[in-house]
Amino acid sequence: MDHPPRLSRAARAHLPAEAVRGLPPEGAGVGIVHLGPGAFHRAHQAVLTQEAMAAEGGDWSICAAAGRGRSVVDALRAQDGLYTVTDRAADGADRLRVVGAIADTVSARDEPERFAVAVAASTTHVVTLTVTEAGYRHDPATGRLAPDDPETAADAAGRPPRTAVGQLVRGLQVRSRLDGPPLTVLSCDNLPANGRLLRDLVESFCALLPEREGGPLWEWISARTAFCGTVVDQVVPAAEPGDAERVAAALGYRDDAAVVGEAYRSWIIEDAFAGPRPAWDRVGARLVGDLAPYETVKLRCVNAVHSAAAYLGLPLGAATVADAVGHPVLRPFLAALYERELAPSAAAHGGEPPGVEALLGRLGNPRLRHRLAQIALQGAEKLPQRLLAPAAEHLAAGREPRLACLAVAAWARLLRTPPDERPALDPGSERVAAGLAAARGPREAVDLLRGPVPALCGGSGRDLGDRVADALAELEREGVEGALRAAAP
Ligand SMILES: NC(=O)c1ccc[n+]([C@@H]2O[C@H](COP(=O)([O-])OP(=O)(O)OC[C@H]3O[C@@H](n4cnc5c(N)ncnc54)[C@H](O)[C@@H]3O)[C@@H](O)[C@H]2O)c1
Ligand SMILES: O=P(O)(O)OC[C@@H](O)[C@@H](O)[C@H](O)[C@H](O)CO
Repeated sequence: MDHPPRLSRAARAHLPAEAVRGLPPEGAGVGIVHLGPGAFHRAHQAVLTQEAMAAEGGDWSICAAAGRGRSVVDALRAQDGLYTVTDRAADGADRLRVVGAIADTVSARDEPERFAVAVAASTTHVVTLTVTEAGYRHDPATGRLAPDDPETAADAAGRPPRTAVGQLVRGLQVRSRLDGPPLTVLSCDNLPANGRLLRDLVESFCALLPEREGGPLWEWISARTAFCGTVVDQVVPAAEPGDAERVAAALGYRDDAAVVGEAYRSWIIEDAFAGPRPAWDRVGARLVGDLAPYETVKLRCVNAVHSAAAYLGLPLGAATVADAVGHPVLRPFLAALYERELAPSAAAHGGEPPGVEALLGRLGNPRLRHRLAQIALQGAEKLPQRLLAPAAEHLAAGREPRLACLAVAAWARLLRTPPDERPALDPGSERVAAGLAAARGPREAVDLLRGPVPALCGGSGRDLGDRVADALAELEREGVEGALRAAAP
């Protein structure tokens, strides 16, 4: 089809019944503002929200707010908020559905007042975020906003806000002026204690405001806003060229906001809402009192295996997670890392890690092109909770975290690789890379990563940094394949 029309409300009547089953009725009001409507939000929370509205009704449509760019907003606006999600199972089945949970869009960067008004609306009961780990602009060691961050400082000085926390606080400020009803804020990023973290960041942002403004504002926010943690799980790779055309071939309409993800979706939410919420619990989400056991399984099992696959797979020529998990030398290493070090560490925190074959089977879904270069981004923000924390606990218990150290060393090795011989990394990692290139060793890299990771020392007095340095030397000496074979024959 040469020029298929764009998906739109007018197209709805012409779409196959199974693709539009469950679309919310037109006119369902907005009850949620979501900051960061990337691929993950569109495939996960928006789908579950649509299902919750189908199960129980309610004005729970989403106002999707892009914090930095506006390409998603423009794509969604051109399609009346409609887009498609393809659930792609490893066994060959695809389920394509049209999602209509997004009823409004706003560019928080270009239309800051409209964004703040959306957060402040008395009909908004929940604000959710997926802005990536780096989007929190925090110092992991303190759990507060990174000191001396010029972007945060500029937001606090009163420019139209550009950081996620600055944008959220501006919205809360307008809500406080209207003395709006209680609000629940849910962080859906892969960060430890993400609800508590976001609360602390909002508090530290208020502390940067002039005292007569920031003090009363925080007092109002802390009394009227619940910051609940969540643990989200679904593999949703970045869109691929050709996705829009694939949808056009299936539906006869082009979709420039199409997303593809695995069929598995999990959402665990801390049950401390300040007000009403969608019936997410009726469509598979779990509301729990204590998130910690779920969080350790997610970060130390799923995400840690992803990061290890990325840093060790890229130098082996793997491009996707499926390539890495299917690699004859890397797969046994990942299995051993998981079974010997990662899963036991999550179990020690009360988690119930999946079996190794189930996990590798899921992540290795050969029908998803989940690029390792995407996962390799923001390593400085990701590795402490994924690999260093379990390794430190292993060490403190008198065991050698050899495999986790090899994975962290592979990150340091990637950063030491000349930029034209490795994928482009994010600015945070490039800063660490520059430090390493300036002859700082992996010990310093581990110090930079440490963040809140406690107890880096083992009984021998040689700490995790020493071990990562040893592992890096081994990688250089033996090559990646040789080191992996030696560690997990
Ligand atoms: N994609 C997945 O499989 C998946 C699974 C579980 C959790 N997540 C979480 O969701 C996050 C986003 O994933 P995605 O697939 O939607 O990515 P994406 O690249 O499609 O979207 C990222 C969103 O975050 C915003 N963003 C990026 N950097 C930012 C910054 N520094 N400040 C403010 N906003 C910023 C972008 O504007 C965009 O809206 C991940 O980082 C992770 O924390 C993703
Ligand atoms: O940017 P990240 O590393 O937080 O996310 C990359 C992948 O690990 C992530 O996308 C996983 O697919 C996801 O966390 C699985 O639930």
